[in-house]
Amino acid sequence: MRVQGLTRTYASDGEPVRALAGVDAAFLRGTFTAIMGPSGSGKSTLLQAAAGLDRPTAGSVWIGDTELSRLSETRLTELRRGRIGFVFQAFNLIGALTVEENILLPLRLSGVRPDRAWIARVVERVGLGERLRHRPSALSGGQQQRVAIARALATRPEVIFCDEPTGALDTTTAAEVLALLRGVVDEHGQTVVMVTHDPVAASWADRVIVLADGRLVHDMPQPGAERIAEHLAALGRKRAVGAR
Ligand SMILES: Nc1ncnc2c1ncn2[C@@H]1O[C@H](COP(=O)(O)OP(=O)(O)OP(=O)(O)O)[C@@H](O)[C@H]1O
Repeated sequence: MRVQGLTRTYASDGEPVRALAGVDAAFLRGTFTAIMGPSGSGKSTLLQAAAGLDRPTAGSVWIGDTELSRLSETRLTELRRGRIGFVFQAFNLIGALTVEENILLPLRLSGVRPDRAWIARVVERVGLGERLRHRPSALSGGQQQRVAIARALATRPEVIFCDEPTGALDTTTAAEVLALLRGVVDEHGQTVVMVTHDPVAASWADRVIVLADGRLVHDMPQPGAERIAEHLAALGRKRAVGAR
């Protein structure tokens, strides 16, 4: 997956807001990337555009050989359902459906017959075999996020985008969810792109990219939590000085 010259300007009542100001980045198959940066730096906007949930003002997004901006709404919806998985901070499971029905929902929506062997592997991977008939409300936060990850994996997507997947979880549960994401990258060759504010969460990734004011300002291979925290603190200081 790659983005080129990605620009997104939001028209608002006053001055237009430039959330992304020309971002170039490539995310190789089978890698785990964390996207970090101060609040308002454009992380969610980047994720939404890369996942085809939002159309950029300029620039392009490629998933393999497909350029998203060239697709009609119908084709874009098909691509999102089949080739992209999404995991949100708030789990976004359907309360009226069982765990199994939630996991199979993307396949049902695209009218695709589930690959039973793959689904069984996914369920085993997320460790929810005993819970398939439960409703999400009967599960802990960490278990619910594991269901959301299984749902994202159900279609065997080319890339999974995660927006603060551990933001609502305690440290131990967060580590379990991150270990799961790490496992799907290492063992299934999945590509994961994750927005996070947490340097410890980011340290599970192969690479950390940092945005500031809609631009990519750091691109670090396996920096470790301390170095990430130092970079973020330095950015915070720079912004504080700039705001004075
Ligand atoms: N729908 C919108 N309309 C207008 N401005 C928006 C909209 N969505 C985002 N923005 C603005 O675009 C900029 C980038 O927002 P974005 O949500 O991508 O940042 P972020 O890095 O994900 O922030 P956070 O860490 O707080 O979630 C911000 O200035 C934000 O106010």
